[in-house]
Amino acid sequence: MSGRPESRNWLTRPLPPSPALLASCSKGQREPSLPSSSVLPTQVRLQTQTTYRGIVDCMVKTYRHESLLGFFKGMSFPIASIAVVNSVLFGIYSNTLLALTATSHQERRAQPPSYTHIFIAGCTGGFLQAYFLAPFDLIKVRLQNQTEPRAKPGSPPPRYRGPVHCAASIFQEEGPRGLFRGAWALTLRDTPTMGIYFITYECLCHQSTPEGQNPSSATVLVAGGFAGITSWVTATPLDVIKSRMQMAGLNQRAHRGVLDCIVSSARQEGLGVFFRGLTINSARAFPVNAVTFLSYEYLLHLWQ
Ligand SMILES: C[N+](C)(C)CCCC[C@H](N)C(=O)O
Repeated sequence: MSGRPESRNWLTRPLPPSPALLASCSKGQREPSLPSSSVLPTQVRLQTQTTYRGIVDCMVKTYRHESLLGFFKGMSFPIASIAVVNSVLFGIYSNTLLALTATSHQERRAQPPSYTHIFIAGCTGGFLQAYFLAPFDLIKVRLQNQTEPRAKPGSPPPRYRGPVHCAASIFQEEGPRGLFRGAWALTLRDTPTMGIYFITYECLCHQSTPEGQNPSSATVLVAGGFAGITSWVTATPLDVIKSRMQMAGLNQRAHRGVLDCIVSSARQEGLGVFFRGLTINSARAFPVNAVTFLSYEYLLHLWQ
């Protein structure tokens, strides 16, 4: 065989034992200061690692150590997954609302659904989409927590070489259930906050649109932006917990469950830990969700 061991396909090559897995086996031992989600690497690192003093410090260190590329780590996967996850979310939300109110999207302007129905439909969407989102989100969090600079000659390669390698490694080391690590925390995060998301959107649209008319594009953009901010503000505490649980088993001690993670994080780092990444989450939420709702309304309009 001409192939050296290093050149064997990474899918078939046995992975070296992970120091993280070994660490997670030694119960009760806390990793010294390790690097706990949204799409941005800065936010994930602030939530899971204790080495940064704040957003600016995290950004400066990321830039120094990893150059501009550090800011785009783990981004290709969430971008590819946004279409899938949003179609599931908005599809379930619309259909649940249809089942609850028996009015189509167009009739809804004349006969607006009650806020209870909107909340239930949003929670249903949040609950079900969480299972589609879980593996994508896990891979994003793991990739964004890698702080190694891009391959330099002589330096050890990063643990995960990309999203597919990351998925395969998790599957190999932690089994198929490993891909759903943190899914319960994700469901807890998204079920009520997706209800809040849709209620904020519908409420703001309703208030700034004359009776029976469709909201203008500007209204949709602003209402969507604020819906994003409100839901992220309420989701951030559980977002921190979710990210920490997703990192557990890799380089942090394994938590016994969501409650254990909440209690130990608060004990070790104080209550402020639940608001890590709040500013960056909210700043990102406005444009992202303004565009999301504008696309949703535009597509509904186009197809009806
Ligand atoms: C419910 N929660 C706050 C988690 C998300 C709400 C907005 C979801 C949107 N795709 C985004 O990424 O901003």
